[in-house]
Amino acid sequence: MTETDRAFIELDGVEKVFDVRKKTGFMKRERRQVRAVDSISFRVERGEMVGYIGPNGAGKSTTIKMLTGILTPSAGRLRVAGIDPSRERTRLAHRIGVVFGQRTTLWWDLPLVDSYRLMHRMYRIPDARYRENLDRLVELLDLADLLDVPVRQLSLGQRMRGDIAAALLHDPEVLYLDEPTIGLDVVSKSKVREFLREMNAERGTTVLLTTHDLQDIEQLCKRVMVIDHGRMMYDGPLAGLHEAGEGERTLVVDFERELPPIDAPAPARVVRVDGPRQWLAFPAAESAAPLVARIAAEYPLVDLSVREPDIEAVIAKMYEERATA
Ligand SMILES: Nc1ncnc2c1ncn2[C@@H]1O[C@H](COP(=O)(O)OP(=O)(O)OP(=O)(O)O)[C@@H](O)[C@H]1O
Repeated sequence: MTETDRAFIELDGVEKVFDVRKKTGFMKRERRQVRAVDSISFRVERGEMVGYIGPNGAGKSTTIKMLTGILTPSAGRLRVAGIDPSRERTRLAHRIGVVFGQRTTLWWDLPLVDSYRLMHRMYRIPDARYRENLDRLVELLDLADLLDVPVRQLSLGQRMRGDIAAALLHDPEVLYLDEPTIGLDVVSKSKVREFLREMNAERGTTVLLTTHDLQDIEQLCKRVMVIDHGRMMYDGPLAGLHEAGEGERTLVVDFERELPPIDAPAPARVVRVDGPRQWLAFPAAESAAPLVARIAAEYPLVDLSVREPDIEAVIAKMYEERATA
């Protein structure tokens, strides 16, 4: 196996600049450049499942569009499976699968199975392989009863499972998922996540996952990349993200009765009071035990729980620290 084989996705100093013309008055237009992706470099190995996150407008979709060949980078080098996506978009299409949570690649008026038949022909999937893949995906994604239903009649969760199957019929080596659980209920979310985990473990499919649902990342990805204003802010293990943001944990305590905010030992502090319940923030790296012991000794404690910092709060803190650095 060569180096290129292992690093399945490779970006070196990739940039994308859009020319935007804005109407500023009668017959007057202002030209402006938007640097959507600003000198991004990363490598994704075969079989990795990586989260690609950041706030709205950070540059995530632009990156995915360059990886599929829809957009051409303004500068830098980009390869997927050794292929330059914008030069050989059709050849690459046979090796990648894409799922956009907010829009479907299925034919709206046709029964689900007809969309699959069309993809069979479009991707020129050999008959035996098509049948084998379809059977497997129908079973794993629980689609048997839905195959003859027109796509417009499917629920969002059913349609999403249908879309994931469509993206995988041609056995792609890499799957780009853009918000795959958006708008799904808890049961559908966990079905989709479970399927992705199994697919990655059994077939070694490389996955790049863009999402605003941080549970997707927590449950699926060991590695996460954070992008903001087109720049890479963090690339590493999920656990390290908490440290990078120096997140806080929260101790939620229930007292026998309503109390004024308790006098917590610093650096812990009360951040919220609601009836007999109080929320105390304390540094994530510290043990909760001394704090709990102290409160239990001094106050009429009934119950307590510790909440881990959520990644969104950690990322927000990272931004704050960068902005003030
Ligand atoms: N075709 C385009 N022409 C001009 N500007 C664009 C174009 N596409 C994206 N942009 C701009 O580039 C920046 C990055 O957009 P992008 O869609 O990649 O962000 P994103 O991280 O995917 O955001 P979201 O989470 O909202 O989908 C934004 O400022 C956006 O307005």
